[in-house]
Amino acid sequence: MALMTLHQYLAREERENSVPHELTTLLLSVADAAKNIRGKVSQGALAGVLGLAGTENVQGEDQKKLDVISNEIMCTANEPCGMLSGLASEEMTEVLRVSDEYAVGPYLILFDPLDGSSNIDIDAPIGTIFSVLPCPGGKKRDITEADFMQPGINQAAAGYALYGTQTQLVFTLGHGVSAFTLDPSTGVFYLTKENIRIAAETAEFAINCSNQRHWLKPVQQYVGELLDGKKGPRGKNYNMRWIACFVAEVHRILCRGGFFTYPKDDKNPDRPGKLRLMYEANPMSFLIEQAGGKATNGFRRIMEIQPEKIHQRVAVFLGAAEEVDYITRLHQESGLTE
Ligand SMILES: O=P(O)(O)OC[C@H]1O[C@](O)(COP(=O)(O)O)[C@@H](O)[C@@H]1O
Ligand SMILES: [Mg+2]
Ligand SMILES: [Mg+2]
Repeated sequence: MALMTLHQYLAREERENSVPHELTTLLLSVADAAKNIRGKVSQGALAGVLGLAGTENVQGEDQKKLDVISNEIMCTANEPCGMLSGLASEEMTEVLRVSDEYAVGPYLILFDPLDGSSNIDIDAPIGTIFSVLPCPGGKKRDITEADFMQPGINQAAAGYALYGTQTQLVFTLGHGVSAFTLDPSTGVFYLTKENIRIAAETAEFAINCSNQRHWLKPVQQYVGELLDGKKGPRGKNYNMRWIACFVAEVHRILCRGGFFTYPKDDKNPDRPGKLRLMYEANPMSFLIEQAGGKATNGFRRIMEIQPEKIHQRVAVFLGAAEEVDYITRLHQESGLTE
């Protein structure tokens, strides 16, 4: 049976789920950007894209050349598409208004152009994450950061591109999660999985254990219980994974279930977690919830958090519902507050 192309899938979404044409057009621009980034990633040293850029982003992190290049590609692919009024990125201090030379449209896009930066130079998985919000009041030229300050439940679409052994584009338009695989010989994305579901139970978790001494009490207790295995209170043996790329961790969970956390810790009290709410946690939470999983900050649903800053950080607990419920209960009963 012939596989459905991304174009055919989006046409079907317009017909059967009343997805606006503006949104499917934007998705095609994102897919083009992902293909372009994949091209650079595949060439690696041959294209001179490895190593540091010699600059810092707004979070004070060293930018890799590929962070900067991917950001450029995401902007140049999406800004002219006519479906946007503004763009925001991990790699841009301020939000970007669509230039006067291009038409404006009814959406705002936020992205982490290159996720898993520490994996770039070692040829391990990396990705691009995106979130699409409606532009308040419809399309406009004079957007500000305030227009982006919407909770994740407002997202019209969200997803990621994974540059791994295969290139996958995985997204939700609010009607379940679908995954597309790029045929590198033709540059066409084909639908390879639909209606992805995450089992409520799992025996696999992901956390960066090198931060253990900094974790708060509920996370210490939770991971301690998992490590106690069958003889502990959870009564089963758990396996652990850490890929150091949020996209790859979420992809694994969408493929075979599991639980992921990047918790808040006491290393830096000003930083409630490492991951960013608006272009990492919200889009991934939308995907996870659409697949039947859960996503909280330890106290409440991530997608209900009212953002205050474009680059704000958040603690993330996501994946199998049973694990997310358990760790969330440990937080809620701990006497700690957000
Ligand atoms: O350094 P650590 O603790 O392994 O961090 C890994 C985490 O940091 C990130 O790489 C942050 O993303 P960026 O590469 O976009 O900054 C996540 O993808 C990943 O979950
Ligand atoms: Mg990231
Ligand atoms: Mg990044």
